[in-house]
Amino acid sequence: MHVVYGGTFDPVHHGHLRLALEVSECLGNVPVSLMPCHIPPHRGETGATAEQRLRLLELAIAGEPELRIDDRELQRGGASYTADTLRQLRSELGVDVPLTIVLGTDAFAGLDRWKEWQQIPELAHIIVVQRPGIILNPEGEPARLLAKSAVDSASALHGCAAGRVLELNPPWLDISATGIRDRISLGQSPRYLAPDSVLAEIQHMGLYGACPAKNF
Ligand SMILES: Nc1ncnc2c1ncn2[C@@H]1O[C@H](COP(=O)(O)OP(=O)(O)OP(=O)(O)O)[C@@H](O)[C@H]1O
Ligand SMILES: O=C(O)c1ccc[n+]([C@@H]2O[C@H](COP(=O)([O-])O)[C@@H](O)[C@H]2O)c1
Repeated sequence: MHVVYGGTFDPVHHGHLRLALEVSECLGNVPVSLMPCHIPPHRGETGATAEQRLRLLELAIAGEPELRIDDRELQRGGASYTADTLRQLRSELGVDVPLTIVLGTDAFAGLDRWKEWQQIPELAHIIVVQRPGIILNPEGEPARLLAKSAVDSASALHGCAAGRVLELNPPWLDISATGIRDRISLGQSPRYLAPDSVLAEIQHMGLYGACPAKNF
């Protein structure tokens, strides 16, 4: 089983890290690769550069054996379209290895606006993590995909290479990268929302308006 969890990670926080561990455990302690995007489609400019976001991810996962980083979208450059990434991964893994992407319901709800979105379930399984307050439009394409492809156990994802959708409902930590960036720019403390190593590096690099001379 190969699992990738894509995101902008601007910056990575405890919500992302906790979810990555929950997914790993639920699939039988398989490695989960956090995959930062280069230019995120469908959103404005990032607060930190791709290299800075990658550095923060490296610090965040240090010492955690099941968490990895896949920097292929940064290497590829340009806008990071998931269908392109999955085609590349599929050609490396071969047709038989189960491949799974992880999305929050907020991201899944907009799946039908993604480039070549219909190819995504042909290339991979999808784990959809329920985000409180986000309800899928029952008439929309993502809800239809869920109705058609839903499975109710992680073991079903091990049984074939792609095409199944598993909804998970682990505790959702109410943390967002936007909230962290906003706090920092307002001079408020972001402590306990992301690992100390990540916050120290944000401060060191003066990201999001942080003052390198003043401790969070
Ligand atoms: N608190 C959280 N817990 C679990 N997953 C999350 C959390 N926040 C975001 N995610 C999921 O992580 C993936 C990447 O999210 P992203 O990097 O955009 O983080 P974010 O905190 O939502 O950022 P922003 O506030 O900048 O939109 C998405 O699939 C998103 O649903
Ligand atoms: O392929 C697309 O068209 C596409 C559109 C929007 C988002 N994505 C991917 O979805 C993941 C989460 O994106 P975001 O903006 O919530 O951080 C990230 O890996 C993006 O590259 C992909």
